[in-house]
Amino acid sequence: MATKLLKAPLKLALIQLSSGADKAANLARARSKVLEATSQGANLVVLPECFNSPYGTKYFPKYAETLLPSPPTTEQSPSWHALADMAKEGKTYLVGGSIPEYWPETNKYYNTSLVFGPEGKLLATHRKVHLFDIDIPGKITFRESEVLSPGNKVTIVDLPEYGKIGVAICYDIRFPELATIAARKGAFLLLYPGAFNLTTGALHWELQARARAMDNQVYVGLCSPARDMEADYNAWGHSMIVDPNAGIMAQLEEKEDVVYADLETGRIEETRKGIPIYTQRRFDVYPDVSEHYEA
Ligand SMILES: NC(=O)CC(=O)C(=O)O
Repeated sequence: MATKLLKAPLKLALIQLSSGADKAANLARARSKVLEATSQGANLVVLPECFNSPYGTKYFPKYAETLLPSPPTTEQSPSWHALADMAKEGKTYLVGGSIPEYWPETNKYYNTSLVFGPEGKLLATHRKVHLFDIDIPGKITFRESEVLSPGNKVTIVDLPEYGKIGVAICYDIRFPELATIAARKGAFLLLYPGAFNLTTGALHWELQARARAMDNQVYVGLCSPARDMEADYNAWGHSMIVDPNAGIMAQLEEKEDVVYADLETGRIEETRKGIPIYTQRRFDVYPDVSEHYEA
C-alpha cells in the first residue's frame, strides 16, 4: 500500500495565547499552555505570531532577539531556549509561533518562527516572507516593512514519524503559492501562526484557512493570539483547524484557550480520490510553481 502523507495519527494543538508587554511572563505562560496541551496528548503544538511581545512595529526592535550563531546564548535569545525546553519537557514538536528577530550583521529585523523537535532540537526557522503592509482607510493601517525585512524561502519541515508540514506566518497565507509549493512537495499540514485583526479577521480569516485547505487538499491550522482590547493591536482570535475537504474541525472564540484536533492518516488520500484535482493539473497550460522550490 502506498505510504500516506500523514504517516501516523497526530493530535494537533493550537494555543491561542494571551500575552502582553512582559516577555518573561509571556514565555512562562506559553510554557504552561504547551505543557497543558501535551498533557492532553498533543504531539504537535503551535503558538501564535509574536507570542513573546506585543504586535506592532514600535515593539519589534525592543523585543528582538539574535538567533545566530545557533544555538544562541540565553542572553541573545531567551525565547529560543524557552521554546527548546518546552518542546523537550513536553516531548512534542513545537511550532514556536513567531518572535521578532535581529540580525546584527546586516542590522535587519525579521518576524521569525522557530520549529523544535521533541528532543528540544531546532528543526527549522521561517522568516515571514510577505510583510503585512496594508492601508484600509478608517479601519487599519499597518506597515511591517517600516521595521522588518522579508524572509526568502518556503519552509517545509520533516517530522519523521508523521511526515512533512509547511510553516509560514500570517500574511503569508494570502499568497497561495507558498501553500501550493509546500503541498506539492508532500506536506500534509500547513501551519500559520497569525494575528489577523478585527477588520481583516472578520473578512478573511476563515476564508483563507479553508481556501488553502481546499486548494491543496491538506490540513490547515491558523493560530492567533487571544484578543486584548487594551492592546494597540486587537487580534481576531478564532484559531482554527481545517480538514483536507475544507471543513472546520475545531475553532475557538476570541479568548485564551487551546484548540485540538485529531488528524487521521488517509483523510488526504480519500479527499484527493473523491475530487482528483491533484492529478488533473494542466502544467501544459500554466507553470508548476513548485518547480522553483529547492530543499
Ligand atoms: N498580521 C498579518 O500579518 C496579516 C493580517 O492581519 C491579514 O492578512 O489580514
